[in-house]
Parts: sequence; C-alpha cells; structure tokens
Amino acid sequence: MTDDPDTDTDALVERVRDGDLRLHELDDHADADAAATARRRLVESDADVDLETVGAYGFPAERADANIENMIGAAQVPMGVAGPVTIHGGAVDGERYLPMATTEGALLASVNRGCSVVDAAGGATARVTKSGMTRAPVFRVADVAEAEALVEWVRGNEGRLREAAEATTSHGELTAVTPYVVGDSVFLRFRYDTKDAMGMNMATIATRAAAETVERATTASLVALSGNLCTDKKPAAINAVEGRGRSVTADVLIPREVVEERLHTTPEAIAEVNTRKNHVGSAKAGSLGFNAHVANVVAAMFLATGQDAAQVVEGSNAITTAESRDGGLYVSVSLASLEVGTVGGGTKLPTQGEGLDVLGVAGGGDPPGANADALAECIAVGALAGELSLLAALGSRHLSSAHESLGR
Ligand SMILES: CC(C)(COP(=O)([O-])OP(=O)([O-])OC[C@H]1O[C@@H](n2cnc3c(N)ncnc32)[C@H](O)[C@@H]1OP(=O)([O-])[O-])[C@@H](O)C(=O)NCCC(=O)NCCSC(=O)C[C@@](C)(O)CC(=O)[O-]
Ligand SMILES: NC(=O)C1=CN([C@@H]2O[C@H](COP(=O)(O)OP(=O)(O)OC[C@H]3O[C@@H](n4cnc5c(N)ncnc54)[C@H](OP(=O)(O)O)[C@@H]3O)[C@@H](O)[C@H]2O)C=CC1
Repeated sequence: MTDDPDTDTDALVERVRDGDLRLHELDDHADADAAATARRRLVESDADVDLETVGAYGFPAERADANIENMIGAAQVPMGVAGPVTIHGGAVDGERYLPMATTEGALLASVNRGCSVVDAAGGATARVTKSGMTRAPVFRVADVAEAEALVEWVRGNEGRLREAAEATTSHGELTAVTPYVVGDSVFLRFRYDTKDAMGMNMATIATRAAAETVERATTASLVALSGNLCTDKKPAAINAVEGRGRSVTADVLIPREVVEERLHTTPEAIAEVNTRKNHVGSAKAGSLGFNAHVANVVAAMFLATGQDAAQVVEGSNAITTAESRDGGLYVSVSLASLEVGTVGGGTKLPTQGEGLDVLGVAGGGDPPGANADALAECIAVGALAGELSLLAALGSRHLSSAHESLGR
C-alpha cells in the first residue's frame, strides 16, 4: 500500500475487478473508511450512479464494524425532536425532548402537538409492567410420549438450564422456560432478564448453551435454535399476550378545555373515533394492533436511538384506549412487546448514541435495566402523544389537510 489514499483505493478497486479480492474482503486490506470508499466506487461505476451523499457520513467507518458488512456509506434519515414532554415514569421522571428520525412529513408536528397537550395536562404517567427477552428453540423427539418426558425433564431441571445459560453472560438472567408441544416437535421458550441490552444476541448465545445441556441429558435433538415461537420480527399473538422485551403503558387525563382549544374537538369525539376505528375496525380487520399509528413513533424513535428497526413489527403490538372521564379525556396506550436497549447493537453508533443522550439514557443504567426501562417509558409517552394527536385530527377531520400542507 502507498501513502496516497486515492491510489490505495484505486488499487483496491482494481484487485476486486481482477477477481483477486471479493467485496467483503476489502476490510482485510485497508482501513474501514478506505474499504467503504473502494466498494462505493465499484458500485458507482457498475451501476452508473453517483453516491456522493451516501459517502458523506459523519463518523469513522470502523465504529460500525459490529453493525454492518460491505459498508459503502450511510443512509441519512432526518432527525427532529418532539416536546419537551413531562414524564412521570417508574424509571424516568421529568421533562424530555423525544428524538425521532423519519421521512414522513406531519409526523413530528403531530407528536409535538400531542406532547404539548400532555404537558398542558400535567404530564403523562408511564410504567414498565413486564420485562423479558425470549428465544424458543425447536427440538425433535420420537413421539408424543417422548415429548411429555422432555417437558417433565425441563420442569425438573430448570436449575441446570439456568446454570448453563447464565455461564455465557455476566448480565443476563434466565427467568423462565416454557415448553410447548406440537406432535413430535417440542419448543422451549426461554425468557431472560437482559437488563439494559435489547438482548437478542445475549439470549441466543445463552439459549445455545442451555440447548446443548438438553441434548446431552435427553433424547431430544435440536432442529433450530430459533423455532419461531420466540417470536422475533414477525407479527405474532404470543407477543401481544405474553409480552416480549418491555411491556409498557402510558396514560394521561386531559381537561376538556385543553382538548377543545388545542385539539379542536371534544373528549366524546376522540373516544368515539378510538372505539370505532382502533377497536371495532381493528377487530374486523383481524389486526394485532388496536391502535392508530404507534408504529410511527416506535420506528422514528428506534431509528434515532439505534434500536433494531425490524422489531418495529413487535413494537406496534399496542392497544389504545380513550374515554370521556370527569368531563375530560382519559387516554392510554399499552405496548405489549417493545424490544429496546441502551447498550449493544446499534446503540454504540455515534449518532444513535447522541439520540440516547437527548433522553439521558445512554449506556448501562443504575441499577442495570433502569436505562432500558426509561427508554421504553419515553417511547410509550411519544406513542401516547401521537395517538392523541392523530385521533383528534380524525375527529376534527383534519388528517388529509394536515398531510396536504406538511407532507407534500
Ligand atoms: C399537523 C397538526 C399537528 C396540525 O394541528 P393544528 O392544531 O392545526 O396545528 P397548530 O398550527 O394550531 O399547532 C398546534 C401544535 O401542533 C404542533 N405543530 C404544528 N405544526 C408544527 C410544525 N410544523 N412543527 C412542529 N410542531 C408543530 C405544535 O405543538 C403546535 O403548538 P405550538 O407549539 O404552536 O403552541 C394536526 O393536524 C395533526 O396532528 N394531524 C395528524 C397528523 C398525523 O398524526 N400524522 C401521522 C401519520 S398518519 C399515518 O402514517 C398513519 C395512518 C393515518 O395511516 C394510520 C391510520 O390508519 O390511522
Ligand atoms: N442473534 C440473533 O438471533 C439476533 C440478533 N439481533 C441483533 O442483536 C443485537 C442486540 O443484541 P444484544 O444482546 O442486546 O446486544 P450485544 O450483542 O451488543 O450485547 C450486549 C452486551 O452488553 C453487555 N452489557 C454491558 N452492560 C450491560 C448492561 N447494563 N445490561 C445488559 N448488558 C450489558 C452484556 O454482556 P454480557 O452478556 O457479557 O454480560 C451484553 O451481552 C442487535 O444488533 C440486533 O440487531 C437481532 C435479532 C436476532
């Protein structure tokens, strides 16, 4: 290699063209930024495109080593804030700006309006009511009699499984193993307290150790470490019922005059929209989400804070309630399976770390788990604000005009 970075990159590009190197082998021959530049140049010339903006990322590429392969740059999503909003949580207390990254015009304005309404009502209450990341391997057994024997063995040996699983992590704790039998397939749904980590790598590594213990002690044979009963990154009723990650709820009681002045409608109209749309409409559609657009806030705050974007699927598992109470409006939102972490995964990236800093929840909490609980509560309050504002816009027939003026 020479000292001239352009020559270096040109030489790397040529070696890939000559078949001497594969795209993903570039990192073995150059630093992460030079490897990304070489790959970008190859794609630019092969696809006849200009990737100047993709290449204008604002952090050293090596910071993303554990997050991406074949890196060519970064997809930049605009980030804004809603709030500040006052949160009376179990793990967070006080005013917070909510960082959100999105391309949907009107979304931030909507959540911002919801936050201002929540604040005018004295803030929202939020609590994490259940916590646990799951991984459910599937085992093959000979028949139903062997399936029952495996279930019995698991019930009598949870201690051994816990010992094997917890030997792989200094933070994770195995809290439950729930067996499910389908003919000659046995699923063991392992649940872990993963503290401040979202925990999918941690739970997967720990479960592999536990599965090896099962195989050594029984006739069962592991077919797949993930048997889809976990359930990760797919819509699934088990997550809505049993929870996965954090189950978190937020609510607020808003005086009538605030609803009328700031939301241009009434508590009764919002409650009716919520019942007919979020409950009756969702039931008729066979939906798992009995809400309006919780996914919008979950996705935008996931992108801003380095969460796994594919888990927005589970994050949208939420029920919104609204009723006219004491002359005002009571609104709640309950997210059954919000999978969040403040350490590990994408949280280590510089922009995403700054997003967590805005909320004051970056890194490990004291006690461990407290920061991830706080993040879950912030997202729940953002979701509450979003539900409130959209339900009001529907009640006052402002949805399409809002998107006409802000989103096009
Ligand atoms: C757009 C508004 C907020 C206007 O609402 P408005 O009440 O006419 O606006 P306003 O100008 O009177 O301002 C009220 C407050 O809104 C906020 N606000 C207002 N404008 C801005 C702005 N530019 N930037 C930041 N914040 C803004 C701000 O808090 C402001 O208070 P202020 O600070 O001025 O005292 C309202 O009509 C609204 O919320 N509409 C709903 C839009 C929405 O929720 N879209 C979400 C996406 S829809 C979707 O993706 C899912 C869907 C719909 O398909 C799901 C389903 O099936 O239901
Ligand atoms: N493997 C899979 O099947 C899947 C992986 N993923 C990916 O997994 C990643 C997330 O996995 P995750 O396990 O959260 O992250 P990491 O794999 O980045 O691991 C995080 C580690 O941080 C350590 N740690 C330090 N401080 C704390 C603390 N306060 N609380 C908890 N842990 C702490 C733990 O180490 P120790 O355990 O040694 O204590 C923990 O295992 C994401 O990148 C996601 O995209 C997503 C879906 C599936």
